[in-house]
Amino acid sequence: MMDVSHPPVLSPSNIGSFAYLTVKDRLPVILTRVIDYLYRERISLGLKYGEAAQEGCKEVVSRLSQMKNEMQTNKDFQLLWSPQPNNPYDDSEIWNQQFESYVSTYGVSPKWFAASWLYAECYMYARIHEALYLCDPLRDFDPFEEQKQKSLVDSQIAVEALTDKVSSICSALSSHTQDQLKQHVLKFFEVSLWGNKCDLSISSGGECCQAEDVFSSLEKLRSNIIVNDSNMLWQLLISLPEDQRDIALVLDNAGFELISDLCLMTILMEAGLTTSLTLYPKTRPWFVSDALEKDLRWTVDKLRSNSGSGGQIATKWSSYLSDGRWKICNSKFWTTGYDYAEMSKLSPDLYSQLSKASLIIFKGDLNYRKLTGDLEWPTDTKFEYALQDFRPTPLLAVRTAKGGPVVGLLPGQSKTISSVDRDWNINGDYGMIQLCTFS
Ligand SMILES: O=P(O)(O)OC[C@H]1O[C@](O)(CO)[C@@H](O)[C@@H]1O
Ligand SMILES: [Mn+2]
Repeated sequence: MMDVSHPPVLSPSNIGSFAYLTVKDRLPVILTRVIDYLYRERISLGLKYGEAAQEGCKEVVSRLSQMKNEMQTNKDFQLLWSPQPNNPYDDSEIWNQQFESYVSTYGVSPKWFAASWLYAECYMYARIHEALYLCDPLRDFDPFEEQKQKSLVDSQIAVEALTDKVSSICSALSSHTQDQLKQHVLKFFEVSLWGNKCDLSISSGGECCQAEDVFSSLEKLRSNIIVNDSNMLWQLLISLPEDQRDIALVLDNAGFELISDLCLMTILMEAGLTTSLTLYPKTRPWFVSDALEKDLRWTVDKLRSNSGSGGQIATKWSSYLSDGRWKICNSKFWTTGYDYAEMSKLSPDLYSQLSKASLIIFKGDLNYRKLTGDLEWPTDTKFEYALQDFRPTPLLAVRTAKGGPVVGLLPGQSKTISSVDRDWNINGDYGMIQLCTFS
């Protein structure tokens, strides 16, 4: 274990902090939306999943209302129902173990406003899933699916602009100089970065889409990239040996962000900078907009049915998936309440699988929180230091800052940014393309 002294963890016990406001205001709104949605749709869900689902909706509503009350009155967390025999991604044991270890460390049960922010927020999604899972006909129901699908449909113009661009770059690849290729690739990393600006949990499940062509704003947005390791990233990509160009992509949100990620990966594949890709989605409905395997497959199919560049590119994605150059790998570790410094202990198989990649790309704010332990690091802490015991292989974080820690800034940089924008670390307007090679 590295010798790392730890700052405190971000916590909702800190009244007025973003963590506090999330648990006090944002999470109850997300829960209320799920409750209202299930109650409103109970008849149509009954028609779709059978009569028992209609009654089931009422049970789920009652469980979720109970949880909302527990949250708002700062009650103890509960153990999760365990084991869940038909759930291949049953992680209730890990959740209950985290509960027990909290009790043995602090001598009391975790509570909504006393546990860490990361633990509390992740726990809410585990409980939403459990509430559905306990109702047989609704066990695989995703209450956020409609929103995720709508956010993609509403982003159609931006998606078309993106796929047109990918298609024109790919068809001219052989005529590009290395410098031109570099410019294209790095721009697509930026598109994937800004694709993360919008997620459905920051808007408490309200509407969120990418309405405009993001490509035309890249230049203007570049000064908002507060850590930009793009040049180092390019050096790393071009120096990979030909038989070791395997990328692991830890996905974040469905919708425009997912399309931007897959477009980036398409350029890397077509340019030969990547030869194989493993995609890691979530295994339960998560932080409203996070992509599950079925969202990923739906996205590919949906785009494939488009005429024009979108259809062509999604057809490429299907063939990558069917010939095995792209793999989808599910792991239950992503939806536990643990940060990534715990991965080698709690999920050694996942850790060793990730360690074999040439580069792991972590998308989004929550992944960044889990990479850095969600601790109150001073902003000029070295990224490698904040990763603590998580050192699998070179890794890249691509995230807009939406409340989690920010590390790797220059001394004084955060002060300068704050003087321009007080909310810079929560509003998603500032981004990071941050590499750690552990060298
Ligand atoms: O989809 P992302 O980028 O991981 O963001 C998830 C959101 O949830 C949070 O982690 C907490 O609500 C925010 O920090 C962030 O806005
Ligand atoms: Mn997300």
